[in-house]
This record gives sequence, C-alpha cells and structure tokens, in this order.
Amino acid sequence: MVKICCIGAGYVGGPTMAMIALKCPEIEVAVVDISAPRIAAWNSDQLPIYEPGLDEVVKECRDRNLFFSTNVEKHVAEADIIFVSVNTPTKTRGLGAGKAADLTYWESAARMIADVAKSDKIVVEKSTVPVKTAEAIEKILTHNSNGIKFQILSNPEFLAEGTAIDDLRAPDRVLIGGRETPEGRKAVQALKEVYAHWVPEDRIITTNLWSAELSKLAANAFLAQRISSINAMSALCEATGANVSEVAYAVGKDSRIGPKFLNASVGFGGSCFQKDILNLVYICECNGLPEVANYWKQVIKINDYQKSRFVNRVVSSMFNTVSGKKIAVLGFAFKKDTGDTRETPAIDVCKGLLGDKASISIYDPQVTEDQIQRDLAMNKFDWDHPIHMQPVSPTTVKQVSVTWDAYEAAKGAHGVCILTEWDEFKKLDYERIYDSMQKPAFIFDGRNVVDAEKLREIGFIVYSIGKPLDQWLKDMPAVC
Ligand SMILES: NC(=O)C1=CN([C@@H]2O[C@H](COP(=O)(O)OP(=O)(O)OC[C@H]3O[C@@H](n4cnc5c(N)ncnc54)[C@H](O)[C@@H]3O)[C@@H](O)[C@H]2O)C=CC1
Ligand SMILES: O=C(O)[C@H]1O[C@H](OP(=O)(O)OP(=O)(O)OC[C@H]2O[C@@H](n3ccc(=O)[nH]c3=O)[C@H](O)[C@@H]2O)[C@H](O)[C@@H](O)[C@@H]1O
Repeated sequence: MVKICCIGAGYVGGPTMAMIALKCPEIEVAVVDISAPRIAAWNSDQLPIYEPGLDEVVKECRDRNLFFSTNVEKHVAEADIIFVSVNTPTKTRGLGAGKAADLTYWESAARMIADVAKSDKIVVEKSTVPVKTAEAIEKILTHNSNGIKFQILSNPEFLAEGTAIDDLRAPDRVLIGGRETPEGRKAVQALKEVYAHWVPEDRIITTNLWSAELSKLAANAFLAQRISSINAMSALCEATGANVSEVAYAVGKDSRIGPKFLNASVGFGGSCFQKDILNLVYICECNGLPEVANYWKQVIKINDYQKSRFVNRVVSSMFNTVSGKKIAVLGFAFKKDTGDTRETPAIDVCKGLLGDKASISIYDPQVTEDQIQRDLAMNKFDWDHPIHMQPVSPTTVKQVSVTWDAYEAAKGAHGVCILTEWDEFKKLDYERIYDSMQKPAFIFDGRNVVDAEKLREIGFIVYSIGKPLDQWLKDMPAVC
C-alpha cells in the first residue's frame, strides 16, 4: 500500500489530502502538524477551517484511509510520498524583510525528514515557494541523508478558499515539476498516478522544477493583477460617471480577456496574493531585474490605494470626520464562504477608521470576536506564522465591538461598510436597518452586493465602488 504523509494540516494540507484519500481508497494518507489543537479539531466534529463540502469528504475517509496526527516523525518515516504544506510567510526581519519568503518552517520540515527517513522518499513542495527552492531543499536532504535517496517535486496548489472542494474535485490543471533525469521522471510518474485516479490525463501538466515553482507565483500575480486593473478602473469610473460593472462586462466579453476575476472591490485579500507578489518582486530584484520588480509592485500599490481610497470616501462623506461615530462593518473575512481573515482588506479599512477615532461594530457570520481582536492588534505579517508562534494574548482594541447579528451591528450607527460579499447581506431588511440608524444614514458597499437604487429609495446615501456617485458624495471634498 502506498503511504502518503502531508506535513502541515492547514487550509491546503487538510482539504487536498482529504480529496486524495477520498479518490484513492487504497492509499493511506496521514496529515501531520505541530499544532495539537489543530489536529484535535481535524479529528473532531468541528473542523479547524470552514470550507463548503469539506465536512462530508472528511467524514467519509477519516479513520478509513485518512488520519490526522501530531506524531510527525512516525508518519514521515513510514511514508513513500511526503507533501510539505507548511507556512511560507513574508520575512519580517533581516535580509529581504517585508518581501522575501520566510522558509524557516520549510527548512525545519526538510531537516526533520532527513533525520527520520529510513527509506527512499519523494518529497513534494505543496507550499508556494520561491523559484529554486527545490535546489535548497535538495541540498538539505542530501547533505543529511545517510545514503537515502530523495526526489524533490514541485506540485503547487491552485485551490481557492471557499471553493476548495470543487477546485480539488475538478481542477483546471494539476502541475507537477521534477528533475529531468530517469529518477526524476519516475517520481513525477508516481505522483501523476495518484492524481490520475480522478483528474483527466490532459489536465496533468508536467514541467521542469523551476517552471512549476515559477508558474504558481505567476498565476497568483496574474490573478491579482486583474483585480488591481479593474480596481484602478473603478476609481476612474467614479471620476467620470462610468459604471465599473458595465465596463467589466463589456471588457470581459472579449474572449481573449474573459469575464472572470473582474469584480471591483475594496481590495483583494487572502493569505497569498500579496505575499506571493512580494516574493516575486524580491526574486526579480535579486536577479537584477528592477523594472520587472517595479511592474509587479504596482499591483500591490493599487491594492493599497483602493483600501485607503475606500476609507477616505467614508470619512470625507461623513463631514470629514468619523471621530466618535459608530460605523458598522458587515463582513470581516477576506471573501465569502470562508472564516479566513488573513490579509483581509477589512483589517486595513478598520484600522483606517480607528485611526480617525471611529467606534466600530463588526459582524461576520464566520469570524469570531477573538480572531477579529487578534487581527486588529497584530503586527503586519505576524498572522501568517503557525499559531503557536503568534502573540499569546494581543491587547484588545477598545473602540471595537463584535456582534453576532447584522442588525445589532447597525443599530445606532452613522454608517455601514460592507467589506465581504456574504450572500446574506443581499437579503437583509434594509428598511429595518435604516430605521435603527442615525441620519443621514450611509452605506458604503465595498463589494457591490446591494441594490443601491433600492437603498436610495429607502433614504440611504449610498457609495458603491466604481459606480456613479450620489450627489451628496459629489459635493464632498475630492478623495485622493
Ligand atoms: N490558503 C490557500 O488557499 C493556499 C495556500 N497555498 C500555500 O500553501 C502553504 C500553506 O498554506 P495554508 O495551508 O493556507 O497555511 P496554514 O497556516 O493554514 O497551514 C500551515 C500549517 O503548517 C503547520 N506547520 C508549520 N511548520 C510545521 C512543521 N515544521 N511541522 C509540522 N507542521 C508545521 C502549521 O502549524 C499550520 O497548521 C503556503 O505556502 C501557501 O502559500 C497555496 C494555495 C492556496
Ligand atoms: O495561492 C493561493 O492562496 C490561492 O490564491 C487565490 O485564492 P484565494 O486567495 O483563496 O481566493 P480568491 O478567490 O482568489 O480571492 C482573493 C481575493 O481577491 C478578491 N477578488 C477576487 C475576484 C475578483 O474579481 N475581485 C476581487 O476583489 C477576493 O474577494 C479576495 O479578497 C487564487 O484564486 C488561487 O488559485 C490560489 O491557489
């Protein structure tokens, strides 16, 4: 029986291994992690991450051929194929701080593999890593190998949170990079056979190691670039009276451009886009390509601009101050259908409003008060380290309250900011919300989810990203 072990039971390791276990009943899959609470949650009815459809898959395979364990060394020693899906956060100090990927967790996993391995292994990079990481990993493994042979493969993951199970069940492609040697090709074939259980062969792409590593960074950069492109257009739409949804539709109808990923927003978030582009920028700089680095840096700059532009709109619309005013924030996760808040634009928007002394009341159907307080108190990039490396009890931010109900959040508020596109925000009783708010009552829709015209009929002053502005907003000072 083939044995697979995955180091890292997070948003990627958990769902990807659950899908492999589901589709390959004859393969034994162990997912291991240094975080005991995370493993305990994977073994309970309350999984550590919220992902539609995940519960069913885990329930079907757990304790059949899918196991979650903290006994990292045992499962690594027994495995034929080891996936490494640990954190690769942005470095916070030292060389490359604020840009380069921090490979501490990867390196410690590689050293542990070398220490405990007693048979030949295929080691698979599942984490997103800088191009050429496989070379460094190979060095760590072979220098400590005691004669055991390792083949390193790059098999980056393309799933998106909120749709992870569908993405894994029917991926656009599976990418496997390996060494162009007989042993390398054999290892690629072995991993290909795992995916071939359910992925059509023409969707399994094989490349050299460096192409696979770089393709992952390139794919995320291209996706983020589309969002920054439409967000840049949204600012111009507001200035000219064009409507960003109409522009996106017209542009996306060109089959060379395509309709997806053209939703203007308050900015992209999530654990990866910013981190991976910063990493790409760093790699370009290290390779003497400052022009290329600057090109990609601009994607992040526009994203930061979009978030601060939103905050400026809120403040300037409300007579240039939100000091002492209650602002309801609907949605804190970085997108709908996930409880993940890593790098969510809501953090920057809330911090911006708090900087102007607002008092904020937040509601998100999947994010806990503890998580929100941690996010607002934590330093940039700290969030992407394993939980045990994060500050134990960051101070709570006093002007922030968290409710479990959108109506409660909006009660007595001067303004409502919609920061995540949860479906339920489309169906709220906005008459009831309007009646409970201070007047004039404002809605700032950072996701274009509400029907602005209907809300205007109720009496709200509405701002929607990239849409023609209310007269009220036009009369306010220009937003830079
Ligand atoms: N979140 C996402 O949607 C996607 C993430 N990725 C990449 O996958 C990698 C993992 O991301 P996530 O799963 O989101 O992170 P995560 O933070 O949810 O999970 C990583 C896990 O690794 C564990 N870990 C760290 N060092 C360890 C060690 N030495 N031994 C055992 N366990 C260890 C941590 O405790 C944590 O539970 C990152 O490189 C990320 O860029 C790629 C595609 C999608
Ligand atoms: O490497 C990763 O981590 C993953 O990053 C993204 O997935 P994810 O971050 O989970 O979610 P997305 O759906 O890409 O959304 C990212 C952010 O962009 C925003 N977004 C997305 C699409 C859009 O049109 N407009 C927009 O503002 C979302 O609201 C969200 O804040 C990629 O889509 C995945 O392919 C990739 O595997």
